[in-house]
Amino acid sequence: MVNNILDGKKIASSIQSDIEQQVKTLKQSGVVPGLTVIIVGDNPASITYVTNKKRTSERLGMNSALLELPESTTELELVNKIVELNNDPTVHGILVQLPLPRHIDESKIIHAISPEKDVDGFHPINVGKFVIGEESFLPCTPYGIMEMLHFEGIDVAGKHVVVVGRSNIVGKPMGLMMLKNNATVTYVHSKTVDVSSITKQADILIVAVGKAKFITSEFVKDGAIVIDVGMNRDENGKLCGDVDFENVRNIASFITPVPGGVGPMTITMLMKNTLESAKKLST
Ligand SMILES: Nc1nc(=O)c2c([nH]1)NC[C@@H]1CN(c3ccc(C(=O)N[C@@H](CCC(=O)O)C(=O)O)cc3)C=[N+]21
Repeated sequence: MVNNILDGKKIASSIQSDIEQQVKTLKQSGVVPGLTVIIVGDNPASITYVTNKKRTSERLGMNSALLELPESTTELELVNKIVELNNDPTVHGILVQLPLPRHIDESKIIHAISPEKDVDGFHPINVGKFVIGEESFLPCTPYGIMEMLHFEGIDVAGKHVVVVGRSNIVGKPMGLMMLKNNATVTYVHSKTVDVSSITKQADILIVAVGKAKFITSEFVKDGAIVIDVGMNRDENGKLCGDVDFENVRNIASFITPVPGGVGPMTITMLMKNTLESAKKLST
């Protein structure tokens, strides 16, 4: 069988080597990139992810802190913590792991993070800048997907990109990034009539809906590039994406696996944003 797998893990590791070098260089001028990740509560999946982020940033030579706050933390306590980090010159990136407990207003928390340290690219200032084409932090998952395609020499200009899902952190910015790179973009979502008739037109299909194996071969055009953002558990508790991988890989020209696809690219872009933030804030 042909190897049509887009190996996010391999690409991530290559980009990380480059980041590691740049961290070394920056350190020679006395600046160590610092990332602080805050997690509230003890959702096991979230803890795995944030531990991963901490490990990666340490491996690349950055300063890394993981703040584990109890489920009972109030909105005000969390905001105060963020303000403290906003004012800490050794911290260049702040990430508050989502989702937050229900008693905390996510939007309020995102607003509290200094846009200059918002390495997730979720603050409205960064979102607004991005939409009108000004320089800003880009949200890590769609950014990672763009970098992965770029690394593989895939040009999106003129391609029909169909994005399944319209969340603020993945789907919506994904479509806008594709648009900026001259793709023709269609969004498909929960209210779309006849989803498969539209996804079947995609040259590049990007799926971020959080439904295990939602996309089967009936949704995909022969030779399409399929990018799977999903992180689900299947009926056996095994990690799987939003795409039925074994079924779709036979007709796709390229496909990302889960795990080992988009996930490692997301973490890598977080590192890249933190490095860039350290460079900017130290000059
Ligand atoms: N403020 C905020 N920023 C985020 O970027 C953010 C967040 N909140 N909340 C949760 C989601 C999820 N997310 C993942 C990143 C990498 C992997 C990843 O590397 N996954 C590995 C597998 C990990 C495993 O084995 O469980 C892979 O796909 O190969 C997964 C999930 C970032 N998120």
